[in-house]
Amino acid sequence: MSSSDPKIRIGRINYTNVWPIYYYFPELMNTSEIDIIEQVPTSLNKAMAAGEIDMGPISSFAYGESFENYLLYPDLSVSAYGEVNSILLFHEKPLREIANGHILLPTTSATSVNLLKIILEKFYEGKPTYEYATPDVEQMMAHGDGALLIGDDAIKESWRNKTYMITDLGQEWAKWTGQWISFAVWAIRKETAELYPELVTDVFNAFMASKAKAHSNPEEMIEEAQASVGGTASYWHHYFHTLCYDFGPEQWEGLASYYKYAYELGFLPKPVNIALWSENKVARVTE
Ligand SMILES: C=C(O[C@@H]1C=C(C(=O)O)C=C[C@H]1O)C(=O)O
Repeated sequence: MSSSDPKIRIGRINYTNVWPIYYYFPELMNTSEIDIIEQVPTSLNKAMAAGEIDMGPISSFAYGESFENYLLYPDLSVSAYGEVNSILLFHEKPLREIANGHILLPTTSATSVNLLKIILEKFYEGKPTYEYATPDVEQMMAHGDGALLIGDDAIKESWRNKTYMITDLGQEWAKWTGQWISFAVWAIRKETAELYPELVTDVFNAFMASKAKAHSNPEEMIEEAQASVGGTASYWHHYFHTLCYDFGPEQWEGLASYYKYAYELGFLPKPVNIALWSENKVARVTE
């Protein structure tokens, strides 16, 4: 990097779900110090792991895979207690009947793919087969018993759908565990936190301020969501209101359960510690 290059490369999920955290972010930051890279979650997960992006949202499952390299911002996540509305399984028969079937998975997701595996294999005691596919329900259902979609793909399909049963994985997780689930967490590569402590603090403050402003004043953001994705204002009010962008004790507890199941089932190679960033001091949440 030359001295005129931005100091920090920040990821951004290219779904509407993260808008509240980014909507006012550019006007609250010195943008010459940052570069924003917008991709689907699995691409961000890879770029963060490779050190091509320094911080930003990743699948919480991807944090579990590489947690030694990251710290997590407190108070930032994409979480839900119950319905999430954009992590949806489309299927024809009840879950119990497809738990040993063939399931089509989106290439864009890591958290929700493993969440679905936990639900089918641990809770329904099934052993389905899986196949990755591009997120198109008709094509997916042509050779499977269930099709998982996430993000705006799931939202748009839920508006179109007249054929299939829809299971919201946030609701399904809460039904079996009574807990929260965090789909995305905001990770910082440890060397970035060490090299640029002030900038990392400024970025955190700007994200938090954007989140607060978008929460108290969502109208402009909602108009833009309608113009770019579609849907009604009341849909987006409900969507942004139902998603939770906090990351506190209730979310840590839910995520710790998710990691425990993922480890028990062999999806993660070792138990996961949730380590939070705090003005460059590390606070451990789980051991
Ligand atoms: C709520 C959502 O959470 C997402 C799900 C992710 C995953 O499954 O890996 C990653 C990031 C989040 O954007 C969504 O995509 O709608």
